[in-house]
Amino acid sequence: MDAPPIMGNVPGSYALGVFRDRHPALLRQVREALPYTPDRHRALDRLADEVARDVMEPLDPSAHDFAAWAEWGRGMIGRRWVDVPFLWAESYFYRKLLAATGYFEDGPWRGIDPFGPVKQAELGGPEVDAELAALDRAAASPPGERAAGLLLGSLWGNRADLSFKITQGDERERASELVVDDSDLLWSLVRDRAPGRICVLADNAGRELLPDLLLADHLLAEGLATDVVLHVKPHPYFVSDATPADVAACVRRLAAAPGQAGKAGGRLWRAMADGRLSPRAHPFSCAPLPYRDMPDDLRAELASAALTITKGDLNYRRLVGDRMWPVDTPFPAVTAYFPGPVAALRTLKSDVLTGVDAGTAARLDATGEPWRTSGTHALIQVRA
Ligand SMILES: O=P(O)(O)OC[C@@]1(O)O[C@H](CO)[C@@H](O)[C@@H]1O
Repeated sequence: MDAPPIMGNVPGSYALGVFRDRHPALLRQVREALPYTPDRHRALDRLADEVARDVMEPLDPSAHDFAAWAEWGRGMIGRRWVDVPFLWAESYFYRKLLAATGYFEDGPWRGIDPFGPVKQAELGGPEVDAELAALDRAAASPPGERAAGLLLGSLWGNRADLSFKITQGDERERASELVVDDSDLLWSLVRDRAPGRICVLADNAGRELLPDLLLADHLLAEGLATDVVLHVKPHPYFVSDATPADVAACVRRLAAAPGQAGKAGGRLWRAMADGRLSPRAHPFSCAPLPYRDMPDDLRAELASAALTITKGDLNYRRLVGDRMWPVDTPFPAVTAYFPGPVAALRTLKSDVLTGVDAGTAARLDATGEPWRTSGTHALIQVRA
């Protein structure tokens, strides 16, 4: 069972817009975010040119991961960005962006997150204060309602995706309806297997990672999880994807907050210290491949989990394969390869979709709104 991979070379497609509009805009944004030196400006010029000429050039042979990309990119390098699978080409763009900013090279820019300034601005912003203060009001709610609120907070936190805001703005309305809501199944799975390990394949830092951490705190504090393993990216990726530095920044932000948020932050700090909350930065988390191709060590870790929760659009693309599935293709069928129970929490920001009944899709199509790509709709899907 397979469907054609999503490619950027389809006129009018969402993916084509990413290559034509988002990547050039992102290059401009990165250039302005930090006081880069002439060598970095020249490298960013070269990448902008490569994007404009629409031919993917190889990495420098001295790059630490040159061999890995040569292998992953067999038959792809040298072609047009839009003529290879969208998932692959987009991932390669972010790798090349780090090359241009000197992230992996000896020199003053090594390890400097080119997206650091936008991430820091978001984390320090007033919206975060307001979102954290809401926890004080929720504290008085019945436990079931509070848990449901934390799950929805983590789900809708996925709208806070800084790469998406580059071309979409921030005016999207939150739809009242989830296109799939398997949350009852999710909670019954967690309870039936409690206390077990919960793995979270995290997505964005800041306003998404904070509610993810609050959900992790709930699972630990309620005895629903023995431990939570939080998979983040080993290096900056897709603008706002969380790295270990972002985990540390978010736990610090929580711990410094007043009220319930601060209490959760204190518990999370202790959970980090005693190993009940473990960040991981597996190299595969930044690979341009679907989870079906995960390496054995990652497979073994996810197999040890009572449940793996994948966050966000990109993880969903990697989970089901970034393919043009008929929308009613069953989610359990496309995730059957996954080494254990898996739940996807995702706002819809790209074309791939499974497990939605054809009637719902037809009704939403009839609105004429780009509901599959605009981040206004969301889903909670579970394979037990
Ligand atoms: O994984 P996330 O943060 O939810 O979304 C990442 C994203 O914005 O980037 C891609 C386009 O650049 C799309 O797959 C998706 O919309």
